[in-house]
Amino acid sequence: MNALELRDVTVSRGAGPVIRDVSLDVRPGAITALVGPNGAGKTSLLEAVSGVVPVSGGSISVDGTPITRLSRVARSRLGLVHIEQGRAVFPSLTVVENVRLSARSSAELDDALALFPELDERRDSPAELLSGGEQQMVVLARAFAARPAFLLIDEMSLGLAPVVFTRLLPMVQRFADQGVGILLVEQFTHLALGLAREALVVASGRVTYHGDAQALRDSPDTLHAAYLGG
Ligand SMILES: Nc1ncnc2c1ncn2[C@@H]1O[C@H](COP(=O)(O)OP(=O)(O)OP(=O)(O)O)[C@@H](O)[C@H]1O
Repeated sequence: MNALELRDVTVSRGAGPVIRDVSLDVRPGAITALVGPNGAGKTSLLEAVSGVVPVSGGSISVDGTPITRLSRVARSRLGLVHIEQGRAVFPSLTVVENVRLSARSSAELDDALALFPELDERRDSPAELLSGGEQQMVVLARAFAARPAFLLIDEMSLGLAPVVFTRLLPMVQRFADQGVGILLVEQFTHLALGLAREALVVASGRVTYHGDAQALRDSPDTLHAAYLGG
């Protein structure tokens, strides 16, 4: 099947498991939101998918290929791209130079930049002179230039005002419209649920809700209960 598939994934760090038995599918063109309280294990789960940390149980596959034992580089060759927390631009490189780092051709560079007309006038500015929101656009453009099949996005909104983050969301939707499957970890729960088709709530390492994102958004009681542990 064409999907990023997690089956009964358990991740251990330090004293013990921080993620237990998580199963989910991300299909091409779909956005799945992963929300939950601080320390629930969301970042650890994304890190296990991209290979930053090993899994201690369960399996992960991309389009039917098991990846659990592959290196980060091998996973990225299968189209798995991870945008980690913290807007990692190369500050002294220009916008174009930052995006070019992950493009294999000038066509890939142009396609990625074309998605972000907001960056047009800043193409030759060093990334360090850009606002936080613009830097996050550069990070997104660089991820897109790598032609991901599946994109893991961790707290893209960190340090951004909600109004700035709201401008970035349509760009995530555009990735999905082009067939990229997206697993979106986000602290602005309602904005993430508004974008996603499917949602999971993780609390204390366990899935406490797995279902329709809109239904969760429309039911504050369900959301509250899931955050408290289901
Ligand atoms: N490098 C590490 N070594 C040991 N424990 C860690 C490490 N990173 C995270 N943890 C622990 O793993 C648990 C899950 O943390 P994680 O960052 O995955 O959660 P999160 O849901 O992403 O939280 P937040 O929303 O605050 O980023 C926490 O108890 C945290 O203290």
